[in-house]
Amino acid sequence: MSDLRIVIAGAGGRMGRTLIKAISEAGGLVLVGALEHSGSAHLGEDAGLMAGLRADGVTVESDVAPTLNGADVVVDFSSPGASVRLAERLAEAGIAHVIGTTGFSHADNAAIAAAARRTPVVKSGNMSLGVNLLAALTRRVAATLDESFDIEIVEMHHNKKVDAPSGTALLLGEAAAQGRGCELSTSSERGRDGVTGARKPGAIGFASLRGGSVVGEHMVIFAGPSERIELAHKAEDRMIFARGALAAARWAKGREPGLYSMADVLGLSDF
Ligand SMILES: NC(=O)C1=CN([C@@H]2O[C@H](COP(=O)(O)OP(=O)(O)OC[C@H]3O[C@@H](n4cnc5c(N)ncnc54)[C@H](OP(=O)(O)O)[C@@H]3O)[C@@H](O)[C@H]2O)C=CC1
Ligand SMILES: O=C(O)C1=N[C@H](C(=O)O)C[C@H](O)C1
Repeated sequence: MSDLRIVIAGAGGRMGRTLIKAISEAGGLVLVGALEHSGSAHLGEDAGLMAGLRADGVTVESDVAPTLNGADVVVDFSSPGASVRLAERLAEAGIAHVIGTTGFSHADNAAIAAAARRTPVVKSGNMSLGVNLLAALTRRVAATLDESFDIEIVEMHHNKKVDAPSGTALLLGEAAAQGRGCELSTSSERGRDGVTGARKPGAIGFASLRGGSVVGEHMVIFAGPSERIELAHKAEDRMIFARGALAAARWAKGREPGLYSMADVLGLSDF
């Protein structure tokens, strides 16, 4: 069988470089393109050298059309605007899209869902096995407990992260809301400050910490009368996200158009 031909979008970033390394370590995958924005300092660099490996002959480009030529899947950890534009291009070209980018607006999510009617898209705020298992557990615990247990989601990330709450925190919030049978959009409580009044019964709260080089830590707290359950995940290396994204790329090739999640890829949808 021929190798899966992968383009990385956001190639010069923390995740882009980790993905280039992960592809070089995996079997059956080949890097055929590396995309960055037109002002990037990485343009013209060899992607392998940029990732701290040997030269691989793939040059970092900003021109999307020629880079997509012959690609099977684009694995995209860039920025919300870039991912939405790329989703539209990939829908036209019928190329599968794996989206790890976070920080999307409602309008961005709608545009990606529209693109997914024409090509397979796997989108997740967290590509790791551990976090997706945590989401499945969160849904089950939330379905078991009643509103006397307050749900709070706490996350911590490195000091370069630009969006909050993290995509993972929102994914966990959606899982909690599904389990409880409510809508996250009307239940979430974010950014408490000042005299906020007592906690609203049934709210799902979010708190974001930023500092140092923390890769990503998430905790879902179910705080009840006189007892508390805490479910947590700590990412120690970005390689867990990269390996998950590459598993999604293998899974996506040849699928029917649709918007898929990592739960679909990992077979956790009915967990
Ligand atoms: N789903 C998951 O499992 C994970 C998701 N993420 C998410 O992935 C995204 C990237 O994270 P990270 O790698 O840490 O961030 P970085 O800022 O290190 O990387 C993003 C890269 O994308 C580049 N970029 C910006 N605009 C474009 C564009 N138009 N075309 C191509 N490239 C572009 C940036 O360039 P420049 O720096 O010059 O702006 C940068 O090189 C974030 O949204 C993050 O939250 C991260 C880890 C795991
Ligand atoms: O920006 C990051 O670094 C990460 N972003 C994702 C998120 O927003 O949840 C996933 C991971 O936690 C790292």
